[in-house]
Amino acid sequence: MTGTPLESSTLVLAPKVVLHDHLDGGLRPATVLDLARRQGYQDLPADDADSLARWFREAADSGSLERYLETFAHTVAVMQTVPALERVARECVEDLAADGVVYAEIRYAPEQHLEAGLTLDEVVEAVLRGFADGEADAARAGRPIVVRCLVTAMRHAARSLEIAELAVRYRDRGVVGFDIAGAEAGYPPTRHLGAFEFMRANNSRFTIHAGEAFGLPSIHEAIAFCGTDRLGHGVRVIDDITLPEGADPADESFEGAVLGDVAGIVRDKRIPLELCPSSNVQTGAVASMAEHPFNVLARLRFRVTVNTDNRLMSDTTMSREFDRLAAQFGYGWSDFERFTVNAMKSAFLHFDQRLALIDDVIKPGYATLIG
Ligand SMILES: O=c1[nH]cnc2c1ncn2[C@@H]1O[C@H](CO)[C@@H](O)[C@H]1O
Ligand SMILES: [Zn+2]
Repeated sequence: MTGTPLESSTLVLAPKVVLHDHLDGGLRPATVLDLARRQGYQDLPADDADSLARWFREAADSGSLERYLETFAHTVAVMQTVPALERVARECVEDLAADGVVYAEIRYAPEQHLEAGLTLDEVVEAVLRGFADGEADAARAGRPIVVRCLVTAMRHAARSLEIAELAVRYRDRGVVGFDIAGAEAGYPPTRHLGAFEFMRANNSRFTIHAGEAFGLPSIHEAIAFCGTDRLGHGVRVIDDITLPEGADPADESFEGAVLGDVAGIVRDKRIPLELCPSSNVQTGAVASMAEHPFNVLARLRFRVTVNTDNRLMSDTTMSREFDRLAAQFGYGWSDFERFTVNAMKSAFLHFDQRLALIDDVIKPGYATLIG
């Protein structure tokens, strides 16, 4: 594609926006160990930070979403108290700011943090305090970042309406939306229709993990019946696109591509795709980075965004995701600027605040890099 070639080492300087990052998938390995020690949690699979980091990455490299998700038992286990939630949230913001992220929407499932007796509201408030502390630390360090929260309901459970109500209750205190996550096969989005209707009735936004482990029917339901604002992953939308004969995903413009109805509406309505390249390879949603449809979707002008999903499980950062995409598809700064503006436009932040971040932070940041 277009743009000045970039150096991996300068990627951290680029202003970045992440819309899809799980709080319980982004802990520092050393923090997992420390929290486990303090709380007497004895089931960790390793007892030093390097081995634990390796364990998460390797166990998540399973080729199956279900097995990938099993690794969260260990992070969720150590996130059951107010101090633990505050610390994890604060460190998350510090790590994102250090990586050059200027706007982040961080999600987690409050219903998974009630084992030690906290209420849903206590969980949300602890995380929001941690985010606010992290934002203040980052501003003091000269790396300003705006962080907002999405609350997730687990799709195999039955608390989605309650979680949607929680999202609306905290809408003026930093929660900007709602999501459903967890195993996709067998748990279609329409199972949670009441929650999505509640969000829409309250003029509130939501995204749905769809088109990751399960294909087009899940994306279709998320759009047609649930009215989703964005798609978490949505990568399987590629199944509804017929490429011209002999097209090489690395260098074609795909002019003759034919879109089916589902792919067509995703593109026509500019429904943002929260693509998470490394995670998609680990769960087997795509076979390899080379075969990731990111480039096809980008060239066909879908509203693509780059995301981390789970920094711990994928041993990644936004800079690393950019680097992997650049290595695979030859992207330059102007490509990453476009993906970043795409993400900022797709955020659940109010319009005026999105515009201000695009005009005052993102565009000037890339202008400096492009030179
Ligand atoms: O890529 C994903 N697909 C589906 N579910 C996920 C993914 N990553 C994390 N979670 C699930 O979301 C919960 C709340 O953050 C996590 O505990 C995990 O079970
Ligand atoms: Zn996810």
